[in-house]
Amino acid sequence: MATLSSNIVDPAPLSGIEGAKRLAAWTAVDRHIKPEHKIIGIGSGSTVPYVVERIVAQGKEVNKDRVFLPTGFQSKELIVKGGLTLADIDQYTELDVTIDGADEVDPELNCIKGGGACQLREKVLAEAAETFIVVADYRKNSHLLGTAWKQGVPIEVSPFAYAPLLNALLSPNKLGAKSAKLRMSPSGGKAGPVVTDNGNFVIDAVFSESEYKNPKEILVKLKLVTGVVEVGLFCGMAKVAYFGNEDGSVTALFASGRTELIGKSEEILPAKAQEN
Ligand SMILES: O=C(CO)[C@H](O)[C@H](O)COP(=O)(O)O
Repeated sequence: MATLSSNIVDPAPLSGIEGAKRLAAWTAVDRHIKPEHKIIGIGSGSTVPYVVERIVAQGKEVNKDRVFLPTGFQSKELIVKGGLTLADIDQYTELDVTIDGADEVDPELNCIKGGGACQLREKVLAEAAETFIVVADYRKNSHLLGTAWKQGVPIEVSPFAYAPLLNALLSPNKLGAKSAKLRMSPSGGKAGPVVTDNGNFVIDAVFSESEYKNPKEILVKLKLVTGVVEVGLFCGMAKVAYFGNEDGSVTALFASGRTELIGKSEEILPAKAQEN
């Protein structure tokens, strides 16, 4: 590890998937977290630590009058451990920028999110932000939802309503999912279902290819079911999605439909970090 200044550390280079995640995250921070941005939403997942890493590397001076809103327990820890100022949506209802990961993104920037069961808070902070940016590795860049992320659309549901929702999902004449199951804690974790930061359960529901072509229709029909708290389909929300590629480049997909290939440039080298 090289030290760039007294408080900026240039982390060791990463390769493979982790390197791709970091490239996407750093590119997004360099392009969208500017000194004038003061209220920033931090998403959840394994790509987001690189977002925080890059924000911290911008230096104490620029970060001292910023606040950071977390989308869950994990991002709260990242903010606190990064020495950044934690805040909540009750205090700041309008954010400048939110950056978050995604499980899968289609060419129209519709996203499946909620692999980490944080989709409710993630969507609140995405919606409240002037700019919502997605960061991911190349595996998430997909031509059609449901092809790369096969475990289904995460649906946060009130525990009281999970059984009727599951039944409706599995009934061909109701919600007609191909499959649906209550997400359980992994072995070695708590016995029983995954419980979200909001005390709810998660059902993962797989839909047919024809349905994934219209993710907004899936979203609307699920949100009309009583007991559904939030659906991990983010449609028409992201301004840009950055995907780190295996070769060290980054693909940017814009909501306008434009695609940009960002080469291995100085733009994403650690030395570009702002020093105090
Ligand atoms: O939606 C999420 C959590 O609810 C995450 O953003 C999503 O699962 C992506 O995570 P990762 O960066 O680990 O691929």
